[in-house]
Amino acid sequence: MKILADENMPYVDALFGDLGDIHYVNGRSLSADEVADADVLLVRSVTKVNEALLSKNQRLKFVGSATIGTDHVDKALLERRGIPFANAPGCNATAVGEFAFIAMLELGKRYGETLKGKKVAIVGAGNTGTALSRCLDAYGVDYRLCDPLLASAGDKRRFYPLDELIGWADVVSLHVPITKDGPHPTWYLFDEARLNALKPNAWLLNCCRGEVIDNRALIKIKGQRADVKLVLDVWEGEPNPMPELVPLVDIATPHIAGYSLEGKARGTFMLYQSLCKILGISEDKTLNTLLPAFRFSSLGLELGVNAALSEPNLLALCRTVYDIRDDDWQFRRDALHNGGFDNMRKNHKHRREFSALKLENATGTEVNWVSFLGFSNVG
Ligand SMILES: NC(=O)C1=CN([C@@H]2O[C@H](COP(=O)(O)OP(=O)(O)OC[C@H]3O[C@@H](n4cnc5c(N)ncnc54)[C@H](O)[C@@H]3O)[C@@H](O)[C@H]2O)C=CC1
Ligand SMILES: O=C(O)C(=O)[C@H](O)COP(=O)(O)O
Repeated sequence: MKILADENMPYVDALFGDLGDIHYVNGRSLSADEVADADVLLVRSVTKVNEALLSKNQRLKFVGSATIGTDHVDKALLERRGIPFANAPGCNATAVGEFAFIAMLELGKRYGETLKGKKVAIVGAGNTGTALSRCLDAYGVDYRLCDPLLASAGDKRRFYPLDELIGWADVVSLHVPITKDGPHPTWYLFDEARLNALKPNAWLLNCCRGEVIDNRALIKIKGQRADVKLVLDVWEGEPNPMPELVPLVDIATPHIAGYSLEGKARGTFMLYQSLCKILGISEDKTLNTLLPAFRFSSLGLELGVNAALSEPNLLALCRTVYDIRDDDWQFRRDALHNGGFDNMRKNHKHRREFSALKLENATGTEVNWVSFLGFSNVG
């Protein structure tokens, strides 16, 4: 069995090595000729799985995308051709939630403010939006959710209309799929009018898809409103963000909000599980054995159970797991030249999730909010 896998997908050898011959490919430039004799195709978000890509293949048994988003896959085509498809919903949700939370702490530090006390709007309350809400709950930050689709599907949480939230929130964080159809399309959801309606000094974060914000309108608005602060992990026209936008952004990263080692491993593992099911074989691998130890075995907190951690100290703690400033700095240096955006993604040194760091002195009979954030306790 010939398995084609994106070269940026970790743990493919470990999980799929017994199932066939693995060939690694560049996902962005993958051609119909390369795919022609593949039995299994494992992609990431940069590969457009469409009529053209599959035109020379008559033997595909499975297409898997180790991603949450599926906007790059023509699922109707796969269904018509009877090719099973799976993605990896939720695989990197924790990574995205922690990314947005850390970015908010960084903005607070940079502008001499605190996240604590701000009102946060989460637009899209699925896996990544909910992961962010867990961090905000743990730290005691007020937030409101907007998700008309979940609201009408009977989700019991309380939801608010988008335009009401824009007028309420100090911070707006975007967590929707990119859609052009349906009752609540998200393409340019943040157009010039909505960008203009942001409160004075608002923070706007986009960790979902670039085109959820009209990037030209954003450039225009930033020209008039220096008060608005931006965190962009995703960009209209990736891998070529508009160069004039980059200097207007406070934290700029190349679509790596979901790039924790845990998230990537989960994504590949979920595809392994799906393929086993399709082939009718039982799984003989586990996720836990894939992940290496974290660079610190544990960290001692000079705090009692439930003691408050100051926001600067919380940020320092988060930075031991992931220092977002490194990616921002490298993005400004490299991302706009010679394939720099994709190179950064390809060579991204895998960050870890909060759970990788064990904290001492965070245990006890009482609940400690730091462990609610996801950090592990030394037992
Ligand atoms: N930057 C990155 O590295 C990553 C980006 N993503 C992107 O983030 C998106 C969201 O991921 P998840 O939260 O896991 O997906 P999800 O499917 O679990 O949740 C998305 C939520 O958005 C809601 N939604 C759809 N249209 C909406 C609208 N107009 N207004 C408000 N809510 C709306 C849906 O009802 C759903 O609950 C993905 O589709 C993907 O495009 C996902 C993972 C990593
Ligand atoms: O899961 C998604 O959806 C994403 O946006 C991915 O995290 C993006 O990563 P790649 O699949 O492009 O490596």
